Amino acid sequence: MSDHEVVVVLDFGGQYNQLIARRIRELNVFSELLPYDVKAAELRGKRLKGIIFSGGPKSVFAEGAPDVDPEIFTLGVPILGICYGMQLIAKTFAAQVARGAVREYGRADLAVQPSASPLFREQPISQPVWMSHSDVVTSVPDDFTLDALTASGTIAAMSSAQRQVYAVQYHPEVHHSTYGMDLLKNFVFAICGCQGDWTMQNLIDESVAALRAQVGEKRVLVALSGGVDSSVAAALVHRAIGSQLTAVFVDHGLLRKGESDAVMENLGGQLGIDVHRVDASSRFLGKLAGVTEPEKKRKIIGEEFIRVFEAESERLGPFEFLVQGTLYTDIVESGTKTAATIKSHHNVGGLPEDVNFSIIEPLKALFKDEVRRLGEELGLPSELVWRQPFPGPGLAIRVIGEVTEDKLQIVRESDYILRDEIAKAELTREIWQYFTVLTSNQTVGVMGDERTYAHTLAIRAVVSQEGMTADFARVPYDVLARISTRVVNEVDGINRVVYDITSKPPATIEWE
Ligand SMILES: Nc1ncnc2c1ncn2[C@@H]1O[C@H](COP(=O)(O)OP(=O)(O)OP(=O)(O)O)[C@@H](O)[C@H]1O
Ligand SMILES: O=c1[nH]c(=O)c2[nH+]cn([C@@H]3O[C@H](COP(=O)(O)O)[C@@H](O)[C@H]3O)c2[nH]1
Ligand SMILES: NC(=O)CC[C@H](N)C(=O)O
Ligand SMILES: [Mg+2]
Repeated sequence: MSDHEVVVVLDFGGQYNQLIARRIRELNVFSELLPYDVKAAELRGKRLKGIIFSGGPKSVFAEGAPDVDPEIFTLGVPILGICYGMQLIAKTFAAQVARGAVREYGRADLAVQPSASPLFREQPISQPVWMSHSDVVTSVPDDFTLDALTASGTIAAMSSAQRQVYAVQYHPEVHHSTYGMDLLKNFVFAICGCQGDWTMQNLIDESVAALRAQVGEKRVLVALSGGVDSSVAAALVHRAIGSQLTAVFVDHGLLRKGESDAVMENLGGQLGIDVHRVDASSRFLGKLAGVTEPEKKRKIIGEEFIRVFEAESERLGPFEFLVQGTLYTDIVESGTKTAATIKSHHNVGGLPEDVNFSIIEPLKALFKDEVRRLGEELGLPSELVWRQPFPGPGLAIRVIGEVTEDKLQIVRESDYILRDEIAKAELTREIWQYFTVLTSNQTVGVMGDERTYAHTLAIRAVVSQEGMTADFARVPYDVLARISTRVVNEVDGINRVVYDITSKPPATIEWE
C-alpha cells in the first residue's frame, strides 16, 4: 500500500474513527487507522501526506489520557484534530481545556469566522454540525487563530497555518455535519496537497495479491451466511485462490422464514462456489436454553459457530484458514484497546479464546456501503449486494431474554409479514434494515370481546449509510397500519404492536 499517498488517522478510541479513514478513501486517497501511540519513525516510510487525530472517550486531563509521540509534530505534514484530537492539540500548545458547563450532543449551529483557514473554503458561514463532547477548549493557543464558534459560544475550530495544525471540535466525518465532507476535501487536497491516486480496483488487486501470498497452496474455509459481507469476502478470496476455497453455511435455527432453502438455491450459483449446509439448530438452541443476558447469548453463539466450523474442517478439510466477512463496525462495537464495548458481535467479541484456524478478514477495515461498492466491482448480482443486513446471531437477539422455539416462531412469522408489506410498498431500497422484535413484555388487550394478556411486538426500521449511526425510518402510517393488523390477526400470541422511534445513538439498531 505504501506506493499510494496516505493520510493516516490516529485512533483515540472514538466510535467514528474508521469512518474518518473511510471518508478519505471516498476522496480516492488511501487512508488507514493506526494506534494513537504509533511512533513517528514508523510513519516516515510511507508516502505520508497528512495526519488526523480522531475523537475518543477520555478527557485530555484525565490520568493516563492517550497522547501522541511528540515527534509526530515534526514530520512536516499537516495535522487535523477532531474532537478529542482538537482538545489534545489545545493541550499540546498550552491552551485551556475544561469540562464544559453545557455539553453538546447532536446538532449544533456553526458560525465560521471571516478569517477562517482554507479548511472552510467555499463553505457557508453558518452550517449545521454534529457534536458529541463534554470537554471544551476554552482558549485558543498562542499563534493559532479562531476559525469557528457554535451558537453556545464554544470554540469549534482553530488553526495555525505556520505550524500546519488544524482542529475542529465537531465531527466532519458523520453525514449529519452537512459540509463535513467539504472540510475533509479541503484538508486532503488544498492543505495536504494530495492528488487522489487510490480506487476500489486497487483494493481488489492488492487484496488478491496479499491473499495469495498468505494462503499459498493451503485450503481455506469461508463462513458464508448468504449476507452481503460474507458473499463479497468469499468472492474476493475465490478470485485469489479459486478451488482451494470451500464454503460452509450454518443453519442455526435462528434464520428467517424460508431463508435456509433460499440461500442454498441461489448462493452457490451466484458465487460459483460449492456451498455446504450444516443443520446445527439443535446444538445452538440447546446451548441457548435458559440464557437471558444479551452478551451471554452472543458469546454462546460466537463459540458455537466456531465449533461447527471445526467439525466441518474434520469432515471436509483440513482447513488451515477461516474466512469471515467481518466489517469494521463489528470490530469497533465489540470493543478495542481504546473503544468501549457496545455489544460483542458474534464473529469478533463472541469468538472463543481457542480457535483452531488462522482467521482471514479481508473486509475488516471497511464499512457496509464500501463493501457493497466492492461487491458491485466484483460483479456480484445486485439483489445480493443490496440485501438488507441480517446479524449472525439471527433471531436470537430479536427475542428479548430467553430464546424458545415458540418465541422464535412469533418473530419469524411477524418478520415475514413485515418484509412482505415493505416489499409491496416498494420501500426495500429506501429502508436500510427492518425487522420485528419480540419484547417479551405482556400487556392487556381485548380481542373478540375477550380479555387477552399477550406479547408486545416491536417493529424496528432504520435508515443508515453504514450502520454506525441510524435514524428510524419514516414508514408511512398506512403501511404501519397494514403490518400491525396483519401481525395481530395472523400471528398467535401478539395483541399489541409498537414502532421504535429511536435513532442510533442513543439506541442501537438491534435491541440486544
Ligand atoms: N449462518 C451463518 N453461516 C456461516 N457463517 C455465518 C453465518 N452467519 C454469519 N456468519 C459469518 O459471520 C460473519 C458476520 O456476519 P454478518 O451478518 O455481519 O455478515 P453477513 O451475514 O456476511 O452480511 P450481512 O451483514 O449482510 O448479513 C459473516 O460474514 C460470516 O462470515
Ligand atoms: O453479524 C453480526 N453479528 C452480530 O453479533 C451483530 N450484532 C449486530 N449486528 C448488525 O450490525 C449492525 C449494527 O447493529 P447495532 O446497531 O445493533 O449494533 C446491524 O446491521 C445489526 O443487524 C450484527 N451482525
Ligand atoms: N467525541 C470526543 O472525541 C469526545 C472527547 C472528550 N471525551 C469529550 O467528551 O469532550
Ligand atoms: Mg448476516
